[in-house]
Amino acid sequence: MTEPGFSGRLIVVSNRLPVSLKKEPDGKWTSKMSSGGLVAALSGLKSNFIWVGWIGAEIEEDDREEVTRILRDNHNCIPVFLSEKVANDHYNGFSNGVLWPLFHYLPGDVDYDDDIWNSYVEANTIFSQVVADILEPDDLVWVHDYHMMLMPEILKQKCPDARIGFFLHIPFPSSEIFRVLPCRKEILMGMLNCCLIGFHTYDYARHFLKACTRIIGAETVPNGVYFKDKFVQVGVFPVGIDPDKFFETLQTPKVQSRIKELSKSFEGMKVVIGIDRLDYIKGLPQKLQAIEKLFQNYPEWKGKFVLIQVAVPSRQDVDEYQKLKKEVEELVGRINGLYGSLGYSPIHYLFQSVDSDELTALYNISDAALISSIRDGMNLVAQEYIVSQTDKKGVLILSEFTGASQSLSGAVMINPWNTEEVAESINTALTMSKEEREEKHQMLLNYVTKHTASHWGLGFVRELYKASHQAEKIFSIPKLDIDQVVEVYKKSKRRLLAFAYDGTLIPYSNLPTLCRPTQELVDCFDVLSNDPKTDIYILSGRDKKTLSEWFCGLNIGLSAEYGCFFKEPQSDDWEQVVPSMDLSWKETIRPLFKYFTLRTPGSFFEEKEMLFTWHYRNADPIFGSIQARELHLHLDNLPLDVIVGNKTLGVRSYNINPTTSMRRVIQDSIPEGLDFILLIGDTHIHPSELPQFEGKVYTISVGKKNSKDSFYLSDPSEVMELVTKLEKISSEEVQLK
Ligand SMILES: O=P(O)(O)OC[C@H]1O[C@H](O[C@H]2O[C@H](CO)[C@@H](O)[C@H](O)[C@H]2O)[C@H](O)[C@@H](O)[C@@H]1O
Ligand SMILES: O=c1ccn([C@@H]2O[C@H](COP(=O)(O)OP(=O)(O)O)[C@@H](O)[C@H]2O)c(=O)[nH]1
Repeated sequence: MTEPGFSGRLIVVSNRLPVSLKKEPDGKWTSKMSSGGLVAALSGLKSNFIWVGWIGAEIEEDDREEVTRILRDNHNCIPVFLSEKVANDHYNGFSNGVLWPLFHYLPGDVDYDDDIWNSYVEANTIFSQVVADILEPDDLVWVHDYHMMLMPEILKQKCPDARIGFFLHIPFPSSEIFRVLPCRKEILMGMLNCCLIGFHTYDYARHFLKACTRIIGAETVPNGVYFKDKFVQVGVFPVGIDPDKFFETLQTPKVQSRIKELSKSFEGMKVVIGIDRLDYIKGLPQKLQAIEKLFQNYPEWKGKFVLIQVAVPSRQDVDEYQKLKKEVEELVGRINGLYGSLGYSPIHYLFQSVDSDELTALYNISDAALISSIRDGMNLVAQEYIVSQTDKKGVLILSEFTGASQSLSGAVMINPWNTEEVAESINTALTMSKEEREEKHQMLLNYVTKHTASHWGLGFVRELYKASHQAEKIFSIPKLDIDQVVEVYKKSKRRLLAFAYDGTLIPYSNLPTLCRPTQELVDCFDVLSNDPKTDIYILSGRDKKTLSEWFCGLNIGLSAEYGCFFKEPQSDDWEQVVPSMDLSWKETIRPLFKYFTLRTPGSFFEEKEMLFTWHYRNADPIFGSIQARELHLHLDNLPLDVIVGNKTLGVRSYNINPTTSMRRVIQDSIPEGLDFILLIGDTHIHPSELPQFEGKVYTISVGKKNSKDSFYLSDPSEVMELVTKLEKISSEEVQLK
C-alpha cells in the first residue's frame, strides 16, 4: 500500500459497480469490468480492494447467490441489491432529480418529495449494511459521490470504529443554494461522519465549510470541521485521467487508419469537437447558439467549419432530459438549415455513445474542443482531448464553470452564457498561431500527465490513512467512565463538586434568558446539597440576581460574573471577591461594545456589575466571528481580562478570573477530610495547581476539545446522567442515616 502501517483493505463504495452483467439466453451470467475513471484511479493502488455497489438493475431473488459469486470471484465486487422502487427513487428521484440540479445551481429544476427522500435514506442504509457485514478492523472505506451522502453516518452508527473517507465528484454549491434543500442538515451530518472529505476544487471545499458553519453552526478552519468529538479533514483532490490509455490507443493501427479516414473527410475544414452526455449541465443550447453567432459574425467560416457534437444518451427516463433532447435537436436542425448547403452540414450531431477508439480518433483530428458546461464537477473530456493531440496541438476552449478550469490554465476560457464571447473565442482558437498553440498545449499536457487518475487515487487514500490516525490523536483526552466515578464517589468520605453552568449543565441557547435550570437539575442538586458529605458549587458568568433566583433555597455555593462575586453554600449573602475595584473602564469600553452591537445584526450586549458580555450566537455565524475577532483586537492592549466564550466575548476587571472563588475553597485551605473533587466545565483549576491533595480529582471538559482536563463528557445530557447517578447515591446514603 501507500503508507507504512496500512495493512487492511480498501473498501470502495459507489452507487454503480464498474461491471456490466448480462444473463444469456442459456441462463448463464456473463460479466465485464468497465474502464471508467474510477477504475483507472484505483488501479494505481497496491492495496487489496473490494468494490461495493449496485449492479444497475433488479436481480431476481433466485439469481442473487450466483451473481454475488461471479462478482466476488471475478471482479472483487460485492453487489448491493435494491428493489426497483427504491433504486428508481434513489437514483432517478432523489440523486438525479434533487441533488444533481441543486448542486449544479438549478434550484428551479428540483423535484423534491418525502417519498424519494425516504428511498434515498433506505438505499444508503442498505449500502451501509453491506459494508458493515464485511468490515474488518484495519479496513479503510472510501465512499463516492452524491448518491451516498448519508452513508458515512449510517455506517458509523453500525460500526463506530469505521474509518471513512468521502469524495464528491460534482460541485458543492454555494451555501445560499445548498440551504434550499429541506434535508440539508441530514446531508451535512451524513458526510461529517468521515475522517476525510474530498472535493475537486478549493471553491467546492470552501462552499462546504461555509454550509457547515451556517447550517449546523460547526466550527470550521480552512482544512476541516470540528464536528461532535472529532476533527473532520477537508481537502482538495482534483481528479485526473489515465493518459497512457490514450497514448496507447492512439498508436493502434485501427485508430491510425480511422484518423486518416476522418482527416480526409474533413479536409480543408476546421473541426471543433464536442463530447458531452446529453445533460442540461453541459450547456449544449449555449454551445449551439454560439455557433450560430460565429456564422453571423464571421460568415467566412461557412463551408470551412464543422462542429462534431457527440451527445451521449443519459438519464432518458427523467423528463428534463427528454425536453433537452428536443431543444438541442431543434437548434441543430435550425443552424444546419440556415448555414448548410447540399453537401455541407456545419453541425454533425450524433445522439449515441462512441467507443474509445472512435473517441480518441475524433479528439485527435479536431482543431479545437469546445466545452461549454454551465456547471461541471470536473469534466474529464477536457483532459482526454489534451492527451489525444499529436501534430495539431488543438486548442481547448473551456467553460470557466467546470472544475477543470481551475487547473487547466492553458485553455481559452469562456463564459458559456456570453454568446458573443464564445463565438469570438472559437474564432480565436481556430486562427491561433502554431507557436501559441504549441505553448498552450505543452503547458496543459504537463499538468494532465502529472495529475493522473492514479495520482489522485493514491493521494486520497494516503491522506485518508493519515487523517484516520490524526482524528484519533487530535483529542487525546479519554472519555469519562461515569460508572467508575460513581463507584469512587460512593466510597469517598467527603466530596466537592463544582460545575460551570452554560454549556455544562444546560445546553447553549439562542436566548440566554431561556437557559433556566430544569426541574430535574434543581431536584438533583437539592438532594446532593443536603448530603452532609457533599459540597456543591456553580461557577458562572451569570449575574448574582439570576443565580440567586434559579438556585434559591438550595444549599449550594455560587460564583457570579466569572468569579467577581461569591456566595457560600450556607449563606444567602453575596460577597465581592476583590473589594475595591476600579470600574472606570466601563465608561470607556461601553461605547465600543455598543458600536459592535449596532453593526452586527442579531448580536446583543449584556452589562453586568463587573463584566460586559457581547453575544453573537444569533448573528450571521461568519460575520459574527469576524466581528468578534475585530472587537478582540480593540480589547487586547487594555489592562482588562478578555473572556472568549462560546459565541460570546466578554471583558472584566483585571486580576479576577473564574477560578478566584474556587481557589478560596480548595486551594487556600483544602476542606478537612476532602478526598473527592469533581470539576466540570471550562472554569476550573487544573489539578497541578492543587496543594498536596491525596484524594481523587476529576477535571472534566464538556465536549471533546484540546484541554488540560483529564477527561471529557460529550454534552450537558451526559453531565446530567452523571449528576443523576451521584444524586441516587447521596439519596440512598441520606435515607440510610
Ligand atoms: O452515469 P450517471 O449516473 O449519469 O453519472 C454521471 C457521471 O457522473 C460522474 O461524473 C462526475 O464525476 C466526474 C469525475 O469525477 C466529473 O468529471 C464530472 O464533472 C462529474 O459530473 C461519472 O464520472 C461519469 O462517468 C457519469 O457519467
Ligand atoms: O460515448 C462516450 C463518450 C464519452 N465517454 C466518456 O465519458 C466521460 C465523461 O466524463 P466527464 O467528466 O467529462 O463528464 P460526465 O459525463 O462524467 O459528467 C469521459 O471519460 C468520456 O471519455 C463515454 O463514456 N462514452
